[in-house]
Amino acid sequence: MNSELIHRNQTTSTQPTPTPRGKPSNLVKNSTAPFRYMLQKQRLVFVLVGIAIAALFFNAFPISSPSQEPIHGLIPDPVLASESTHGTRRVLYEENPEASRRSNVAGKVPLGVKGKSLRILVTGGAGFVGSHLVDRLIGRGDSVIVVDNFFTGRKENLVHHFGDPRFELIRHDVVEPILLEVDQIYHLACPASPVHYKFNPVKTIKTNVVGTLNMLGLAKRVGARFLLTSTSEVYGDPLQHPQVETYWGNVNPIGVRSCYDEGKRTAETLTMDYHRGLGIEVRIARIFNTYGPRMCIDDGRVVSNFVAQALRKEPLTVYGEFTMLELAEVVQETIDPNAKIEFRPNTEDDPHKRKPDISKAKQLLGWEPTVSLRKGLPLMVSDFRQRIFGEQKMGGAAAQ
Ligand SMILES: O=c1ccn([C@@H]2O[C@H](COP(=O)(O)OP(=O)(O)O[C@H]3OC[C@@H](O)[C@H](O)[C@H]3O)[C@@H](O)[C@H]2O)c(=O)[nH]1
Repeated sequence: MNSELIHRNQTTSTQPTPTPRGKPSNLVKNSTAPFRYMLQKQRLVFVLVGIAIAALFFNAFPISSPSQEPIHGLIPDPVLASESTHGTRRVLYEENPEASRRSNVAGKVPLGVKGKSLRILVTGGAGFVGSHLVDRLIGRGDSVIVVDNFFTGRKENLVHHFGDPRFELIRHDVVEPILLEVDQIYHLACPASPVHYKFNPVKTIKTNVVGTLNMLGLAKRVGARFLLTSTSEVYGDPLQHPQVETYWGNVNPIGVRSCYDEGKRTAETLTMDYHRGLGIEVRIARIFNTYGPRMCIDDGRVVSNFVAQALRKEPLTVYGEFTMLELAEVVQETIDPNAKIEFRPNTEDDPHKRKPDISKAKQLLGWEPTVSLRKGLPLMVSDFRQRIFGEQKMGGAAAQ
């Protein structure tokens, strides 16, 4: 090759090979030689093309590092939610959403397509918790498919997304299989309040077992990451207080609540077996008693009951050993100081006390409640007020 570079190298050689244009001594002296060399024969163009090809290659096949996902590496540890908030949850992996996206898409989004949004399935997305999750996912730029049978979910919770091309809603019951091409699955579909899940217990356990199997099967087939929303009810009537994730619980397997308690425990088992046996990437979140706007008005759970009762001028029903008396008093303060309190016998198998130990969630996810009861309750009250009295208002009647 007739290259000046070769000549320069030859200056250090003990046995220089003569070349037709060999002038090594001049080249060493001339500090502009490398630039002249680059500019000759369109070499600069080739260098630039080379850089472009290398950049494309490394973009298309990024080197994944486990340190990108310190939290995910520790999952699947169950994560607890607190009983006193529905507020914004801070999750560390969201601080680096791009890293999170690239490292878990499992083939659904081509890895080289930078910034492409995820397609996410939310089962039970028309419900109270599900619809808030959908807001969050759409808000961060993802596409969402909601699957809901509307047993407890309501279209009204999602109506603000209708017409958005990134949003799709399918009326479907998860006990029947469905094939959807998605990157992630948030599996929330199941009635969560005791009055609803006890209404048809066989359907409840079927939803938890067959529905979860179907969604895990889908996750396996399309290579999606899977999250199961479990419940504090997996601890039954706990003998350990507060409850840590490693506690195995104290559940009555043949009681009136077991369709839900044991159903969710089985759903957790299936989730972990799909993870261990088939390598599905999974999460389990054990959600405690939660409240907020969009809850079913006649949901039957304690906060929604007290709020609806106080607004309707009915007595607040405190069951059992008066553990909810303090909550009833806060509801009185917030809505109606003259609201009456009525004591009723406890329902069967009602847990005596439950409280999550959230130290692990704090440490690993940076999550902790951010909305106090006295701040959160008014948000729910104004939502309930509007839904209970809204129609009367529109008809011109005095609502409150
Ligand atoms: O009107 C009421 C309703 C409920 N309660 C009491 O309030 C406490 C909480 O009961 P809820 O019916 O609100 O619900 P639970 O806490 O038993 O479970 C519910 O919330 C936690 C989730 O994990 C579960 O999925 C869900 O079933 C119980 O001690 C119950 O006896 C009342 O005192 N008055």
